[in-house]
Amino acid sequence: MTMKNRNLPSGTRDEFGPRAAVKEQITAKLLAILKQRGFEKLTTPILEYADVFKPLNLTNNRAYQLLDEQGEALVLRPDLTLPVARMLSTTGVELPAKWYYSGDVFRVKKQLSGSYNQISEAGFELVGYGGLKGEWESLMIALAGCRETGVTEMTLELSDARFVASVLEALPVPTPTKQALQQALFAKNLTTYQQISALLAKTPFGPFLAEWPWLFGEFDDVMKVVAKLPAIPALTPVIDDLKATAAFLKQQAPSQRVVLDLSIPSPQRYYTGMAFRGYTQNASDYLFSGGRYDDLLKSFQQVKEPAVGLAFDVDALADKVATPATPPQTLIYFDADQWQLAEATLARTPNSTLCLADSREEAERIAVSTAKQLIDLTESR
Ligand SMILES: N[C@@H](Cc1c[nH]c[nH+]1)C(=O)O
Repeated sequence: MTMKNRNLPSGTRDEFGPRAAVKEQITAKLLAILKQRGFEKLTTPILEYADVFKPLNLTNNRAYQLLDEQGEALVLRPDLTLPVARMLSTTGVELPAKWYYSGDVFRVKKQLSGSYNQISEAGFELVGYGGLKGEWESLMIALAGCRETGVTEMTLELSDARFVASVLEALPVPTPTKQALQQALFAKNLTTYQQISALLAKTPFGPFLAEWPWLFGEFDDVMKVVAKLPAIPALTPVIDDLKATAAFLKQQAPSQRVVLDLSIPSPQRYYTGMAFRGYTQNASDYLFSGGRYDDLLKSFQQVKEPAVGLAFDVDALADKVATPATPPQTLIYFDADQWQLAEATLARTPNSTLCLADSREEAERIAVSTAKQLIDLTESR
């Protein structure tokens, strides 16, 4: 076996310098927004029992596994929403509640995929709110978060977990056929999709089914295709919510581009309603992702509790945001017995740092190589 003591596990990285600074700044700005809106901080462990993450779609989010001292299966958390649900079911916190958090999640990605396995998130959960105000507060925070961290161009993508399910439910075919159609739709397997949908070509669903695999794009264009569907009672509230949300966004953020995708699986398997993601051109990772999950609490306890939340991907935001120019630092050189004076100088000199070198020559060398200005307190003795 070769020693790996100088290597990093695949998909991980060390962060220092401008990138570390930018991520810290972004996180601070996001958390400030959440604090300012009255959310409370919640911290959960990085390690959890594997069972906590059962409701996740594990093909996309395979977790790092390890064993505790009893041989029980633990994982490094691949998601931050499930720990919140787990915590709410075991601690008698008063609902409704607004929680915010920040921390890293760990997901095993395909080797050589170029993506990282440790992602820094900052997010929130609104628990106990069943109405559209929950979605809208989430969207307002998503927009504020992007704006305040300096993202200049972002497309907001809306979807709804209820849409595909309600349409399939209404189709006059047996359940296995519905399942096969859904699978072909999600996999964009057009040959299979067309074979199955051909069975329904002569029904009132025909015109809609012919366009369903391409049902994404500008909000109004997608809604025109949805209008070709025959009346499906279960779909009315879904369409009404989406339309009301698009109108809300038009009012709150008139220049925000909003697209709608009704041909995809929900971003998380635990979503039960509207979902939202933000993306930018030429980037594969979403800047934020969130949605409503009214049934998740039920998988931890007997009581159902409506909830909606969202997480920002701090790494994706850091990739997008320009690295701010750092003003040059001042280096304070002093003798060890001048510590008090050095401390006072440090306190009143913005952007300064103590020079811990033992000689003036060494101090000068550091100042030159790091482009810092030098203050020498030993000169005035
Ligand atoms: N945990 C979700 C985001 C989210 C937070 N709350 C609801 N959804 C994700 O990582 O995609």
